[in-house]
Amino acid sequence: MMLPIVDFNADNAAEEFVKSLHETGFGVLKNHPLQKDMLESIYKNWAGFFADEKKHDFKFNVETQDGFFPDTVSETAKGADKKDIKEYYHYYPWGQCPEELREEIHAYYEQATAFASTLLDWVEQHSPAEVSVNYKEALSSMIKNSEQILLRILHYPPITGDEEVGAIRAAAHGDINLLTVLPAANASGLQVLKKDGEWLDVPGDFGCLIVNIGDMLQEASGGYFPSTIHRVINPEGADRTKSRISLPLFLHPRPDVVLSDRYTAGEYLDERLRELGVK
Ligand SMILES: O=C(O)CCC(=O)C(=O)O
Ligand SMILES: [Fe+2]
Repeated sequence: MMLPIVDFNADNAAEEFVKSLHETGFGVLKNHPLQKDMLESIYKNWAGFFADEKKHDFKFNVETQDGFFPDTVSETAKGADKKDIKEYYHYYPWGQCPEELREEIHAYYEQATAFASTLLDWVEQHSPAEVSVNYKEALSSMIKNSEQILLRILHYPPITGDEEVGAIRAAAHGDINLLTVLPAANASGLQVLKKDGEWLDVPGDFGCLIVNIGDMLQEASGGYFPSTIHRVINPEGADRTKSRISLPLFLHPRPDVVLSDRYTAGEYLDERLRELGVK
């Protein structure tokens, strides 16, 4: 398994991208339309947010899941026994947000969601007929007017040596949603699990966009699109003193969307959040 980098502007981009999603659960795009200077500015401004103790004024709301998740609560991946070494913020347009950061993060949220909708159309167009016949509605329509689409701003602090033995930045996990849209972070570390059990580095050049399948699209496609396990490993050497910021957008359908004969999106999410210990 390899992760090919697909040029968003190439004639066969959609086909190649969806082929990569089917074969690996991941697709990597270059020359995508999400602006680099905007991303750089978001990374810088949110590094400032995480460095300021005022972040605790925005502590997450357990019922609605918006706001700041400190490292003392942050997730323990399904099946893992150590907490991840990370803190993060969940941005929803209806949720809490520091006023000085709202305009920029909201603009990104809107752009990235619109772009993601195009990617869902690509997935739909290039799904084999025997797969797409089981989609209960168009994939891009599943996220239309969804209030559950989640933009997560993640901060992985520098490694101090006081971490629990065996803890890593993000333990091996699959994402819950339909698709995740992840601009390359400001540092490496993301890896995907190959079918042979080996870990593979995800291309992390700034300017690449990484897209991966989540469990809900795996469910809706009857497994044709695999939700591939991934993780973020700790840096080595001089990079241990650097923090890492990343910005995944998790495409969550409206709760009433029927994913399969077994689940609506709402039922599916509830079950998974309980397993993560955050609900
Ligand atoms: O930080 C990253 O690069 C990936 C984060 C991730 O996989 C997640 O939050 O689900
Ligand atoms: Fe993930």
